[in-house]
Amino acid sequence: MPTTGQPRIGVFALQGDVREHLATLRSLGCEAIGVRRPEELATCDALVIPGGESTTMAKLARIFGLMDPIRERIAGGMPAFGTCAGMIMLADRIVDGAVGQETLGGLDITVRRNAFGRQVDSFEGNLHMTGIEGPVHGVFIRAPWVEEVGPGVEVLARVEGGEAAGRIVAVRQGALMATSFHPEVGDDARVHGLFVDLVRGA
Ligand SMILES: NC(=O)CC[C@H](N)C(=O)O
Repeated sequence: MPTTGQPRIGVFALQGDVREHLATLRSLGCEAIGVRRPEELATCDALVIPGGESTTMAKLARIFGLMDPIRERIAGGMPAFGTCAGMIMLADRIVDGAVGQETLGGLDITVRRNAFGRQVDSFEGNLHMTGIEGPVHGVFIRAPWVEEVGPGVEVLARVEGGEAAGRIVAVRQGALMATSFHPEVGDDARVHGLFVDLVRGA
């Protein structure tokens, strides 16, 4: 538990775009630390899982003994926010995952990995997100989309326009939140702000 008034938010730091998340969280006044060991996780009020490569993340989480401690914290109500590969890590089910690919789970969703296809595997576009006024610029890099959501899951954003229009790209379930895109890229901290509000309310 924090000793300051600000929440202490960990960023899973074994793989992925950790620095961008740390910088965005700090810009919001949070204490933010990279998490590589269970002892570091234990000092955090919440955890962000960055973008990167979900199969590598899962393997490293196993090797470094973080998989089960993070699962236990999530089961105990710790808020967590996953972006892109982080969304895959928080999903209960994957379509087109690697053989035997493990996730942390917690979110009652099915994600399709690399869902947007090879030709347009990276793109940017504006979308609207529940809880945020005005458009959010979404950066998608070999992103997953959410194929199915369970009854307790709130859809926060969908792709607007193009072939993938209507696809779910942001969700929330209790203290867990995930986006297919990378709000840590660029200087708009509003999506992280939504998560920090959730942490403060938890
Ligand atoms: N930008 C990203 O995080 C890409 C995710 C990656 N395609 C994966 O499966 O893990």
